[in-house]
Amino acid sequence: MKNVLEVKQVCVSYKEGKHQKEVLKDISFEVRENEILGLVGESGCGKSTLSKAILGFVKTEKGEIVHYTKRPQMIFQDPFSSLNPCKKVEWILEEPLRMQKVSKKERRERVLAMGEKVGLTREQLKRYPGELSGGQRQRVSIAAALIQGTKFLIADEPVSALDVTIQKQIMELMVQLQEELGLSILFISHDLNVIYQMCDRVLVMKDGKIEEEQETEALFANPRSPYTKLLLEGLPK
Ligand SMILES: Nc1ncnc2c1ncn2[C@@H]1O[C@H](COP(=O)(O)OP(=O)(O)OP(=O)(O)O)[C@@H](O)[C@H]1O
Repeated sequence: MKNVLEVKQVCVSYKEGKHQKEVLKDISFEVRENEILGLVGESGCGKSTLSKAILGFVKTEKGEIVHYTKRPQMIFQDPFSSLNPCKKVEWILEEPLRMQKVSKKERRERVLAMGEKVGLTREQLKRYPGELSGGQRQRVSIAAALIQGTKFLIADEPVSALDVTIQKQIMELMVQLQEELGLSILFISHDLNVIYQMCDRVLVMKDGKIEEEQETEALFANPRSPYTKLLLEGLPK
C-alpha cells in the first residue's frame, strides 16, 4: 500500500521565555492510502502541533515531512472558526472552484453534488453558517475540504463538540466518504471510543512522543505500552 505522507524523525520546539520547549520529540510515522489513522493522546501532548507541522504552519527543527499527494485539507472541531460567517454555504463551497476559474455552470453542479454527498439539502446550501446546527456545519466543512478533489484530510477533533447522536451521524458520514472516495484521514481525537469506531490504525501520543502504533483491533486487545493500558483502563467495558 502506498503512503500519502511520511513523517520522519520530526522535532518541533516553541519558545518559552528565554528557553525552547520541545513539543514534538523525534516523531515518525506514515499515513497510507485509503486508511483512517487515529492519533490519540491527552490534552497538550502535541497533537495540534503535529498537524500544524504537516501543513507547514510551524517550523520543524529536525526531521523531514514528505507529502506524496496534494497538501491535506483540515476539518476542525469548531467549523465556525473556519467558515466565513458572512457568506452563504453555497458561496463558501464555490469559492475554491472560483479561484480555479471553474465555469459557473460546473461550479453549481459540483456544489449541488457535494451537498448531496454530505447530506445537505438545497435549502441548507442557501443559508449562512450561523443558520445551521453544529452537525450541519460540520457537514459543510467536510464538503469544503473535499470539493477540490483532495484525497487526504486531517480531522482535528471533528466530532468532539457534537452531542452523541449527531456525533454518530458525522462519524458514519466520514467513514462512508472515506470508503467511497478512497480517502486517507489523519483523525485526531482524545476520545478512545471514537477512535475505536473510526480508525484502521492508531498512534498513541504522550508528551510529544509516539508511545505506540498498532492496528486498531490489536491495540484495543493487546496494548503494548503501559500508557496505552492506562488509557484503556479508563474506558467503560
Ligand atoms: N504557539 C505556541 N507557543 C508556545 N507553546 C505552544 C504553542 N502552541 C502550543 N504550545 C504548547 O505546546 C504543547 C502542545 O500543544 P498542542 O496544542 O499541540 O497540544 P494538543 O495535544 O493538540 O492539545 P489539545 O488536545 O488540548 O488541543 C502544549 O504544552 C502547549 O501549551
